[in-house]
Amino acid sequence: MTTSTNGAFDRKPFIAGNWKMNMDHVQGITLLQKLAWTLSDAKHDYSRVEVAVFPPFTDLRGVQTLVQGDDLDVAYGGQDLSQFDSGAYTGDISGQFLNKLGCKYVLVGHSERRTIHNESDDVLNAKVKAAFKHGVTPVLCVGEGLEIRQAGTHVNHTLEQLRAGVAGLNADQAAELVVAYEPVWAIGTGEVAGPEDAQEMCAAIRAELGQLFGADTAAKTRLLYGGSVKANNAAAILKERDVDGLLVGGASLDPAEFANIVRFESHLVTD
Ligand SMILES: O=C[C@H](O)COP(=O)(O)O
Repeated sequence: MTTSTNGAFDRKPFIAGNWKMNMDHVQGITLLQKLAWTLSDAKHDYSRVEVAVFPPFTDLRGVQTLVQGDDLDVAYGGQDLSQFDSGAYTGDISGQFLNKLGCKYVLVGHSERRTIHNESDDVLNAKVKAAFKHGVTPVLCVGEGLEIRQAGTHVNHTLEQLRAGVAGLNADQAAELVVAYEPVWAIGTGEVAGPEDAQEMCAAIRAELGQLFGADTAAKTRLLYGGSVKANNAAAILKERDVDGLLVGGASLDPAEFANIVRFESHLVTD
């Protein structure tokens, strides 16, 4: 059964763990095994809540082997991809390679790529298109820094990133796309945006997608929140109408904590 946290749309909740530059390929296998065991012990129903992990590139082959060998219902993806298909691009990874490794998703435009690697909106738009070209679903990350939040222009800023990232997509691609709203000031800081902040931005993103691609399409696009998510705040954020999932950083490195986030439904308090 496909479920939604809000019951209004047919969007399956999606909990994703971004390991960032943590976990070598041996540690990564152990982490994924522990996560799978914990979720299995808890009788997690993957048909109700989708689970994905984003390990470093060097872990992906091992993750693929484990997922296939143990028939795990966990999706996985790359943390970045090249805008190019192949060629003299030292250090880059093609979407084609990710597809070949069974990656279902790829992160595009994480704030750490935007700020540390200076990736521009044009490059990120090319990466979104490259992901679709190679059959990998992009998770486009958008969000504002602290100064922009304090200036009160966070919605405009984030929607500009969104518009640039989705330029040239068709409606089918926009429906398949996942967008992650990650306020930079809340990443790895312990500062979590309130559920109302997450809802404000996700509603604005959905409205903008509706303007660009039509309301029916926008109703299908899954929108995630990311930034200092833990098991004790996940359920409250996911109760919001336009928030369909979470992109979890630090807490995804602890299998018990991440499993608890995945099982957010068991923490939901009915009004
Ligand atoms: O990709 C994940 C986000 O950057 C959030 O990271 P965090 O949960 O460690 O704050």
